[in-house]
Amino acid sequence: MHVSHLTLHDFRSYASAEVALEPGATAFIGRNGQGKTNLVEAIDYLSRLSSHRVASDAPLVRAGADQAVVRAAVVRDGRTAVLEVELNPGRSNRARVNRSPLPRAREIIGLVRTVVFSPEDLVLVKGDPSDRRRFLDDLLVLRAPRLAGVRADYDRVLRQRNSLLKTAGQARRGSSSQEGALATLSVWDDHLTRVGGELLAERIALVDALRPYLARAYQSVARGAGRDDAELEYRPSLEIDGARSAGELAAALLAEVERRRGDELDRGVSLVGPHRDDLLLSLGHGAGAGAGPGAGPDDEPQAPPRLPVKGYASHGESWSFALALRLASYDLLRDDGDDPILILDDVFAELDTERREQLADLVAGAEQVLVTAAVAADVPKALAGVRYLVGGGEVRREP
Ligand SMILES: Nc1ncnc2c1ncn2[C@@H]1O[C@H](COP(=O)(O)OP(=O)(O)OP(=O)(O)O)[C@@H](O)[C@H]1O
Repeated sequence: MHVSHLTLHDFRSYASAEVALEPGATAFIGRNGQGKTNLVEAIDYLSRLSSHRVASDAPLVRAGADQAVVRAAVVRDGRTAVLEVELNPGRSNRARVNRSPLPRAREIIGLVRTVVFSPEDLVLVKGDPSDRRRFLDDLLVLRAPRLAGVRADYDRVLRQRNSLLKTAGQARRGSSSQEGALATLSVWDDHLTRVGGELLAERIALVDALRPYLARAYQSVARGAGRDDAELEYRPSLEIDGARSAGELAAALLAEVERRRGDELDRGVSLVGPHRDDLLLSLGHGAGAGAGPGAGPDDEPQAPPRLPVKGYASHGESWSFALALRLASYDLLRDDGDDPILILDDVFAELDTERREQLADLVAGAEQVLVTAAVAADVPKALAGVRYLVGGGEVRREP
């Protein structure tokens, strides 16, 4: 798929912008702070209704305006659809496809798919578990847009259950009756664990699907890496004993929630569920890696240990891992049968020449690649396609 036209109204720094786009590579070049990322961020927003740079919509609306509009003509299998989102911070966003309003804005998710590489990706490796959960959930929803509803339901149930836990915990500490709150709590336990079981099953299946793609992607971006160096493993907040189906996982969650009832009431928060999970990223170094810390004397000769990336990997390895996670996502989506739009936001300035060329070669075959760079010379030759100059609030195509 590719975007053939982008229209912005009051999005970020743009009062209005119209940009015609083509398949293949397009580079947006301009000095810092001129609005290059704002353009590609708009397309990414359309794909998932969230931005790779901020957690809320307010910063996406031009200062002084109260709503923003992003519209894109998206070409897929030769047919064009016009997708539009109206961002209304503090109120519901609206979405339209070919001018027809959708009942819920989130139904637009997945109609255009993007994979964004950006310097912010380092948080996938170095950041909190919430950054990695977000990575997984974004990818889940892009592959199966109906899961946007499951994700939203889980967040809503979690918020309501947490506020009930607080009330019930306060009643317990004040020795007043908590019977009513506890009865209601068990209803929310059922909701949380049912939706949580579904989300957990989907995440575990996604990690299994992503694993071989990640191993291959890491080997292609990290110089001298072995075939099995990069690994990822889903780390749930409870013992799941090989459970894989949504039903089995919901039952395991419910048993654990009941077991930890006292702790949850004391702390006033839900301590079990997909919102407490993490994705463990680890690196081995060459063939035979994998013994890990704690390997016994029988494991001689000792292989270099497999280590977590967070806290152990070098800066270059961390970067390669983050790039590999994005590349793996791209390859997985592509094998699902759709070529997502690749966005390389400011990444080339972070890489040395050899790795720039390597990454460019890996992505040059994508149907559409959008690149932003402050310095034109940073964009590798393999991606020298159409070029736009971005500056002074304008986006001008280079002749
Ligand atoms: N909501 C907003 N309203 C008005 N201006 C905004 C808003 N959000 C961001 N900006 C402005 O947009 C500019 C940043 O644009 P953008 O991030 O696209 O820059 P860039 O060209 O990609 O720069 P760099 O090369 O440094 O990454 C900043 O000057 C910022 O002040």
